[in-house]
Amino acid sequence: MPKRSDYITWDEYFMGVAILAAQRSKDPNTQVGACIVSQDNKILSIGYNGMPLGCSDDEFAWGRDVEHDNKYFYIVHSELNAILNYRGGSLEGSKIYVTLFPCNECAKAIIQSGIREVIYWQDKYKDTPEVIASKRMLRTAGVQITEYIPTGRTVNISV
Ligand SMILES: Nc1ccn([C@H]2C[C@H](O)[C@@H](COP(=O)(O)O)O2)c(=O)n1
Ligand SMILES: [Zn+2]
Repeated sequence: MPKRSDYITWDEYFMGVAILAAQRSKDPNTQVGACIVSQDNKILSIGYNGMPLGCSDDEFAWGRDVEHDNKYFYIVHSELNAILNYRGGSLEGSKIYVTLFPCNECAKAIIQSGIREVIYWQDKYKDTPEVIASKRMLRTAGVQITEYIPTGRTVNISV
């Protein structure tokens, strides 16, 4: 019997994991997932945007607009969570799949942790200073930036 031919690609697999991780986010507006992968295609870590450990999802603000108490003060971005969730040592030479282009703060953490490639799906904040600065830093530091092109394949997960 021949092997299956309709299996998902590595890129579909890792971006799919990032998309699934994003479903854990409590952010009512934007859910982001990230998946860090080694050079030999092993998943090293996963993250999504959420409140820091011990900071209750029910007590901290999820809104965007209140000047003195909004989610931006508190939320840990998916990429930083994925980096911080890693317990195995060095991320040198790894790549990160992320559902939304990293901001400047995450770019710094990506660069400093030794991640060498960012594969991103959406880029809805591309005209913001944060993302423009992020791209500048990533390019200058020699981190490869790759846009994920959706294949259109539907993967059903029944839970
Ligand atoms: N690359 C990114 C960009 C943003 N996030 C998080 C931060 C917030 O939880 C949310 C953005 O909220 P919005 O301003 O669209 O209401 O996404 C991230 O984790 N990674
Ligand atoms: Zn960020």
